[in-house]
Amino acid sequence: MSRPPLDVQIRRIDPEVPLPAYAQPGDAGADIRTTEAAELAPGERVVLPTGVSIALPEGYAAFVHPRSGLAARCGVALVNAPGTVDAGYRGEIKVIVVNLDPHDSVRFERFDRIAQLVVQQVEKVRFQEVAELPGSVRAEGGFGSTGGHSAVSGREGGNRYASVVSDREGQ
Ligand SMILES: O=c1ccn([C@H]2C[C@H](O)[C@@H](COP(=O)(O)OP(=O)(O)OP(=O)(O)O)O2)c(=O)[nH]1
Ligand SMILES: [Mg+2]
Repeated sequence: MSRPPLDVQIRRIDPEVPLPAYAQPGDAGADIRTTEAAELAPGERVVLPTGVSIALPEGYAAFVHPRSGLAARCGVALVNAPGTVDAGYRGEIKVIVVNLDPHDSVRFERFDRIAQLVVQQVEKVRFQEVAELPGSVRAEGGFGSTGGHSAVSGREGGNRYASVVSDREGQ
């Protein structure tokens, strides 16, 4: 038996916007819509309003995921995918869209479905500082350590990636 759905309070900021909805019964994501029309040139990004705000129970978060159809057909991605909507956030949910197509503009009409909201339970952790972490098979291997990245091998020899990683250390 599947669990009953979680009730989540939602407020319409735009009175005409259809509520987020699952397109099919087994879907993980409920489609959300833009309340503003927009046209994005190649490479352009925009923050689109969805006309809704929600109140998630403590211990949950909603993740703003891209729609694969828009990605495959038009090259549309979410800059921060997946966006995180915190349980305490009461503002309008927004979607940061980018047109990754190198040639064509993409146009959204009012109430087009632009993303999908996946609601999940999330753990709250207490970070406990230690001098040494327990061992593991992977140890410190990452960033392609298991191989199979021939598609990006041209960049692996350069130092661009290494400097990006080291810039972030200590922050
Ligand atoms: O795609 C997104 C991502 C975030 N948010 C809203 C809900 C979230 O709770 C809030 C803050 O998001 P996040 O923590 O990712 O952004 P931040 O840059 O860390 O901002 P803040 O300092 O407000 O936490 O913005 C959205 O509406 N859409
Ligand atoms: Mg934050």
